[in-house]
Order: sequence, then C-alpha cells, then structure tokens
Amino acid sequence: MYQPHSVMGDQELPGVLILGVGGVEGVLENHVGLLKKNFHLITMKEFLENKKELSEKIKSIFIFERRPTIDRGLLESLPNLKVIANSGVGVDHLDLKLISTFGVKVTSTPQAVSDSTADTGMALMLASARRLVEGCQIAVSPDTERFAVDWLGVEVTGATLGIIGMGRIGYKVAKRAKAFDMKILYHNRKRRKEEEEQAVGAIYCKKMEDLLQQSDFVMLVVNLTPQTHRLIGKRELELMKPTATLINISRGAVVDQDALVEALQNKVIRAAALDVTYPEPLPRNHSLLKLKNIIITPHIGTATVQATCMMTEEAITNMLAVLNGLPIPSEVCPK
Ligand SMILES: O=C(O)C(=O)CO
Repeated sequence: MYQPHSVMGDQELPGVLILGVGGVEGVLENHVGLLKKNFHLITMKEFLENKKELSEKIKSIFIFERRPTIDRGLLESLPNLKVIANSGVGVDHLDLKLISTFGVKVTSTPQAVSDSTADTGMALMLASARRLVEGCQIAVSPDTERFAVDWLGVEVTGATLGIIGMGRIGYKVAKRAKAFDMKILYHNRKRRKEEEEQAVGAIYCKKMEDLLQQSDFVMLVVNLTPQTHRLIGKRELELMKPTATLINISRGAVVDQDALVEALQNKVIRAAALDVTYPEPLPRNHSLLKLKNIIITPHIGTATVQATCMMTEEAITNMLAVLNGLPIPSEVCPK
C-alpha cells in the first residue's frame, strides 16, 4: 500500500495541475486527500485565472480522466514542469516526442489498470456470447410476446479465444479465460516465455492471420501505435469465422470502424463488443449504434472504485519519484 510522504518537508508543496473532468471537483474525494498530502492542487480554471502567479509553481500535471490535449502552448507556459502523470496505461493522447523536448517525463499506471481492464474484456465477451443486453431489454420490456423470440447465445466454455496483444492486461485475460476452459491463442510482437505460456495454456501464433481464422472470440488488447492503427480492417474481419465475436478493450482506432459496420451488417462475423470507439462517444447517428449484434460500453475499462484509487496512488508514486530524482516506477519513453 502506498505510504504518502511529503517531498518538500516543511517547505511549500509542489504544484500539480489536475486535468480531468471538472478539475479537482471531478477527482474522487479520497483521492483529493491523497494528492493534498503531497501537492498543492491547482485546477485548470485556477491556472488560467492566475497564470502569472501559478505557472512557476506547477511541477507536475496529473491527468485524472479523459484524454486532455497537452500542447506546446501549455508546455511553454510551465517552465518548472517535470512530469506528466497519466492515469491509465494508454498514452496515445500525448505527444511523447514533443513533451520530451521540454525535458518533461511521462508516466503511466500499468499496475493499477490491468485487473479491471481484463475483467471488462471478460464481461464484454460473456455479455456478447450470452446476449445479456438484449436479454435484459426483453426481460424489462412490457411486450411479453418478445419473451418467445429466438435469443440463443453461444458458449464461452471450451471455445477458442484469440488474444491480440499479450502484455500485462492480455495475460490477465488469458488467466481468466483458462478458468473457462477456453483454448487460448495469442499474437504479440514478442513471444512470451515458455513457462508463462504454459501457466495459462496459451499458444503463440506468429501470424495474426492464423489466430483470426481459428478463434471464436478475438480480443484486442494492444496499445494504439502507428503499427496497430486500423490493425483490424475488412481483410482481417473476412478472415474471422462467421460465428466469431470481436471484442475491443484497447483503443477504437485499432479497428477500421467502417469495415466493422459492414462486417456486422453482412454477418461476416457474428457480433462485436467494444469498450472503445472513435470518437468517444460516438455521434448519436453513427451506424454502429443502429446494429443489433453489438454491445458498446463508454470506455469503462478502469472504471472501478479500486482501480481508480490505485491509479491515483500509482500516479502519485511516479510523480514523487520524478520530483525526488528517484527511479521512476512506470516511465513511458518516446519510441
Ligand atoms: O489504461 C487505459 O489507458 C485504458 O484505457 C483502460 O481501459
């Protein structure tokens, strides 16, 4: 458990600019307490109103929620900024190269997010397989006729799960899937150690195509990078089984959404379950929202009380490490 301690002793606490929904007001109450023990909290509104006084005080930026833009203008206005601590593991919203030219470190929270995000992947897979959302709508519908409608699902137990991206989260998905007696295939830039594969019974597919052709469920758990942008397009969807389900817990832009709409409309694949889209949220008239064979959740991979708390703790530990010149637990370096 994280033990808060002040970096500056009796001296003035370093300023942290809080970026998130509603500034400090959007940060859960217990997190504010943790942050306040170590930092002087400054909201964006306060900063904009008192730029002259506050710009020199800000040593860190804490990105609590959403994906705010940190541009050259903001970086130039914070001469003493040392670290940008992101909540969450995906930092595709940050221009790492630009930030590094200002000598500013970027950190993320890989420990805190992995269980909740893996759980979200499992929840989406099970919900899609057993058509839970449709079932719920039928159960609460005043139209009892609809109870007779065919709403058979498919079984996850014994099915083949293909995990694309076998980092920390992908591996936790595999652990969970093992308990469902699933056959697990995975594709990753780097093959996992043999003992790690054996521990979850995962089989490495060097070619992503092999995984796509064999899986009943394909789960995307990659980071968004230039290499994974639109990784899944028309061709890849056509390689999948017509009975297969695509689950995305990584980033929306990993999938070509137009191709996905077409594939779902034409039953090229059975269904999709997405925690991420582009943009987020989708415009109300978006074609994905008109489909029946889809479940969409509003990017809730880490939206649990526990994960949110742990993300704040991990981010504070990272910020203090940078400010104290200590080894940084979760630094993200530009490639
Ligand atoms: O950790 C992240 O960046 C996530 O988006 C988890 O859903």
